[in-house]
Amino acid sequence: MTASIISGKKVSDEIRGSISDEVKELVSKNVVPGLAVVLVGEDAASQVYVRNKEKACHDLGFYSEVHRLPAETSEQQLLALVDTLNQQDTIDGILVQLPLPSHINEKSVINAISVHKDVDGFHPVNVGNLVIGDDSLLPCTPAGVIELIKRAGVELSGKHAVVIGRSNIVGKPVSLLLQRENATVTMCHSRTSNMAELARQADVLVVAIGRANFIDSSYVKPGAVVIDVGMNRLENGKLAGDVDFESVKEVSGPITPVPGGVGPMTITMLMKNTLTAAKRNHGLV
Ligand SMILES: Nc1nc2c(c(=O)[nH]1)N[C@@H](CN(C=O)c1ccc(C(=O)N[C@@H](CCC(=O)O)C(=O)O)cc1)CN2
Ligand SMILES: [Mg+2]
Repeated sequence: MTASIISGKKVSDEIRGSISDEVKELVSKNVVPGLAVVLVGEDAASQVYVRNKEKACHDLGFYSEVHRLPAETSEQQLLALVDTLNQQDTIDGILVQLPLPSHINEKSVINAISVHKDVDGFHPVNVGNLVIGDDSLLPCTPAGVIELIKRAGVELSGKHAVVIGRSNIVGKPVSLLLQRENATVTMCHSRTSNMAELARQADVLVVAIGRANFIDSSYVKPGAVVIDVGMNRLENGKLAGDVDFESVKEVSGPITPVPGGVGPMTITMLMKNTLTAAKRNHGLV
C-alpha cells in the first residue's frame, strides 16, 4: 500500500495563515517585523531561495530588505553590511544566504550577526542554547522537520529516530531537536559502516546527505516515517530528494516529497523566527 504523503506545502500554508494574523495584530500596534536577506554572488539555487523568502515576507506583511552583492564582495564589505543591519531598528532578523563564495569565511559572518537577529539560528550562542535546552532561535530546516513530524500525528517520545547526515545546519540540530522530543536518536554519517542496517531500525528516518535518490527501500523499515531533507538539482533541471521516493513510498509510512516537503517549511520557520525576534525586539514577549 502506498504511503501517505506529508505535505510541507499544506502544513506551511496553515502556519503562514496564523503568522499573517499575528502580523496584522502587530501592525495595529505599529510594529512591522523586518527581515534582511543578504545574497552574495549569482548561485542559481540561492537566488530561488532568496526570492521565495522575499515573496513570503511580502505575502505575510513583513518589511523586507534583500541585499544582492556581487560574488567579488570582500569579507570586510560583507561584515560592514551585517554591522549596519545589526544596528537598523527596522530590521528584526538578518540572514546571509549560504553558501558564500569561498574567499569569505562563513563562520566570521555568522558570528557577526547579532544573536537576537540570528533568524537562521546558526550563531554559536543560539546553537549552544539549543544544545543545553535553553530558549533560542531554532535553525529553520530542523525546526520544520520536527513540525512536519508532529503535524503528521507521529508521537516521537520513545521512538527510534535515525538521522543520516551530520551537517551543522541540518543533521546535528535535528538530532538535538529529536532528543528534546524524547526520541532515541542514532546519527549516521559518511564513516558509518552499517548504515542500511541502522536505518532499517528507524521508526523515523531523517535523511540529509545531499545525494540524489540515494536512500532506497532497502534502508526503510516497513511503516517507518521518512523525512527527506534533500534538495538536489538533477542534470535535467528537476529537483530530487535524497530518498528514492517512488521505491520508498511503497514500504514506508508517512513520507515527505521533494519538492513540496521540507523546503517550504524552511521558509515558514524563517518567518516564524522573524516574528519571534520582532516581538522580542519590541518587548512584546
Ligand atoms: N542562510 C541560509 N542558507 C541556507 C539555508 C538556510 O536555512 N539559511 N538552507 C538551505 C536552502 N534553503 C534556504 O535558504 C532552502 C532550500 C529549499 C527551499 C524550498 O522552498 N524548496 C522548494 C523547491 C524550490 C525550487 O523550486 O528549487 C521545495 O522543496 O519545495 C527553501 C529554502 C541552504 N542555504
Ligand atoms: Mg520594527
